[in-house]
Amino acid sequence: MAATDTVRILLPGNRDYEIRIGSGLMDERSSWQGLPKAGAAVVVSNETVAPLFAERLRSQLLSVYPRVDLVVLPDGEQHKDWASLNRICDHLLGEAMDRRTVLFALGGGVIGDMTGFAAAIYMRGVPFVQVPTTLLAQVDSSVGGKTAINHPLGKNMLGAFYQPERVIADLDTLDSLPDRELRAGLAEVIKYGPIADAGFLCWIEDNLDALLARDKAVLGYAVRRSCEIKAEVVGQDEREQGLRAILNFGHTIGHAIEAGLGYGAWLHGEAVACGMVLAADLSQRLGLMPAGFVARLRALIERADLPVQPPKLGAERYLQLMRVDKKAEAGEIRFVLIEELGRAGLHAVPDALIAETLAAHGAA
Ligand SMILES: NC(=O)c1ccc[n+]([C@@H]2O[C@H](COP(=O)([O-])OP(=O)(O)OC[C@H]3O[C@@H](n4cnc5c(N)ncnc54)[C@H](O)[C@@H]3O)[C@@H](O)[C@H]2O)c1
Ligand SMILES: O=C(O)C(=O)C[C@@H](O)[C@H](O)[C@H](O)COP(=O)(O)O
Ligand SMILES: [Zn+2]
Repeated sequence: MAATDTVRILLPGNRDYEIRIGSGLMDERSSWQGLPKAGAAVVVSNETVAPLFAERLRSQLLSVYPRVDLVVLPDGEQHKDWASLNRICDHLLGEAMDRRTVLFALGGGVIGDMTGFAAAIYMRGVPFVQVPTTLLAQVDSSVGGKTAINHPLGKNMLGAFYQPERVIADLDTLDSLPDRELRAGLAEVIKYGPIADAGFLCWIEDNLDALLARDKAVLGYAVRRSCEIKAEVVGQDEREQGLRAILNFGHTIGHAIEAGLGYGAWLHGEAVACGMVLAADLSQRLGLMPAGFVARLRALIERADLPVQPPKLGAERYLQLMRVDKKAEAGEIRFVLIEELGRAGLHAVPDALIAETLAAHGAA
C-alpha cells in the first residue's frame, strides 16, 4: 500500500483539519479514529456509490460508533436540490438523531455539497466528514467548506460555508470511476495551474497521459498538489471575500452552461473546462495574456477530451444567467481572468465584450 499524504488546512480561529490522501484509506482503522464521539453516524451516499463502498465504510465506522445509518439518495446533479436535502433531514429527524451525530459524505461533489449543507443546518450544525470518491471531489469539492444545493435559476445558490472534520480521499475508490467522470475531475486539476502554479500546469501537460491511464502515483500527486493549492487559498480567505474567487476560474460561463442546459446535461467539470477556454480568451482580449496562452490551455483541455465549444444558448441567455453569478455585483458580471501564468484576479467585463467572445466561440 502506498504511503498516506496528509495536507492540513489551517483556518482562522485556530481551526484546522486534515486531508488524508492514499490507497486503501477506506479500510484503514486510523482513518476513522479521533473524530468527534457520538451515539450515531449517518453515511449519506447515492444509488451508484452506496453499493460500491457503503458496507465497507459502515463496517469500519461500527468500530467507532454504536450505530451507523445509511441514507441513499438518487444519483445526479439534477438531484442536488431541496428534495434530496429534505431526505437527509427527514432521516435525521425521523430517527431522532441528536446534535452530536456525525454525518459522512460518501460520494462525489454532489453528495459532498449536500451532506455538508445538511450538516450545517441540522440543529444549527453537526460535524461531518468528507469521503470523496470522484477525482473532482478529491481535488476540489471535499476541501474548503463550500456546501450548497442548486436552484433552477442558478448553480449552488443556496448553501453555507461549513468545514468538515476531516477528508479521507482513498485513491483506490477511483478505480471504478467512469472515464468521463475522471476527465471532468481533470478540469478542476488543470484549473489550479493557470490560477496559482505555472509549474503545476507544466507538470499536468507532461503527465496527462499517465493521469488518463490512471497511474496511481501520478493521480496521487495530482490530488495532493491540488489540495495543497486549495488549502493555501482557503486558509487565507475562507469565505471568499477576495482571493478565494480565483478558484472560480472557468465557473462564470461554466455555471451558466450547467443551469442553462439543465443540471446534469453537461458535467460540472466539462462546463468548467469550456468556461476556462472562454475566460482565457477574455484574458487575451483584455490584453492580460498573449494568444499563445489561450492556445496552450485549449490544447490541454482538448487532449483531456473535454469540451472547448460552448452550447449555443444565445448571448442574451448567457448574460441573464451570469447576472445571478455569485461574483456579480450590481448587475456587473465579473470573471476570474489570468493575469500572468500562475496568477489570477477578478475583473468586471462589459456585456458587449462577453457577447463578442461568446459569438466568436459559436455560443451566441
Ligand atoms: N464545494 C466545492 O468547493 C465544489 C467544488 C467543485 C465542484 N463542486 C460540486 O461538485 C459537483 C460535481 O462533483 P462530481 O464531479 O464528483 O459529480 P458527482 O457527485 O455527480 O459524481 C459523478 C458521478 O460519479 C459517480 N461516482 C462517484 N464515485 C464513484 C466511484 N468511485 N465509482 C463509480 N462511480 C462513482 C456518481 O454517482 C455520479 O454519477 C457539482 O455539483 C459541483 O458544483 C463543489
Ligand atoms: O471552493 C471554491 O471556492 C470554488 O470556487 C471551487 C469550485 O470548483 C466549485 O465549483 C465551487 O462550488 C463554486 O463555487 P460557487 O461559489 O461559484 O458556487
Ligand atoms: Zn468547480
